[in-house]
Amino acid sequence: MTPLERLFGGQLPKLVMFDLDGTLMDSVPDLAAAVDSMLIQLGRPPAGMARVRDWVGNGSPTLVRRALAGQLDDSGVDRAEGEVALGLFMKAYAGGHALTTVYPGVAPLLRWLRTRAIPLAVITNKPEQFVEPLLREKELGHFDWIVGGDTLPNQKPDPAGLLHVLSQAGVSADEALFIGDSRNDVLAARAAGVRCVALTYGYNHGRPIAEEKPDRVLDDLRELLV
Ligand SMILES: O=C(O)COP(=O)(O)O
Ligand SMILES: [Mg+2]
Repeated sequence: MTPLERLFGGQLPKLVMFDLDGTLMDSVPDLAAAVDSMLIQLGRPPAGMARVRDWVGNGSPTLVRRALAGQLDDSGVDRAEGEVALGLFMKAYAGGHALTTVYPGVAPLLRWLRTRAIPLAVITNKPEQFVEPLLREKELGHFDWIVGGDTLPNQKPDPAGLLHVLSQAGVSADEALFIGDSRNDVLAARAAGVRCVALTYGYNHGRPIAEEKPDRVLDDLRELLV
């Protein structure tokens, strides 16, 4: 029996939902390039990858506001300035994703799940317009449902995206798995009543993901299979 089946009392889950940034793909190099392009256009110094890595996870509007603030707390940022900056960021990020890479372990797990006809979803705080093109470009294959950060009124840590996919799939919460890398993923899964597996390699505002107490912490998605 695989660790994945062990997590479900010997059964396979009936639905597996994935976070995107920091879970399926290391997207920080392109996100940081777009953030820095925005900052430079506004006459500010670039932030660099290490800082952007700690700011990812609450969607692009928040990422941009954090970059303007130069810190995680974006409460002091002017609303209008945030919107101008978001426009610059979105344009720069739409320019390409050549630096984004798929983590090892992702393709083998997806193949294994698809072989068993388990429905798959992506639930990300990334703007929806970027998600499908990115999944296609990185050859991650078909996902049955995609929810972006602006698809529904509320994004993670709100469980709305997970509950939406559960209802579309006709699957109950205890038959589904959510796989993510940040506190927002663990909170959303918990609020939806869904088991949560979290990856150590992703982005969690600079804190170890184990502190958020997901059901399992993994260094590589292949650990679900062996
Ligand atoms: O765009 C973000 O802030 C991160 O998105 P994620 O939900 O895929 O980690
Ligand atoms: Mg993430």
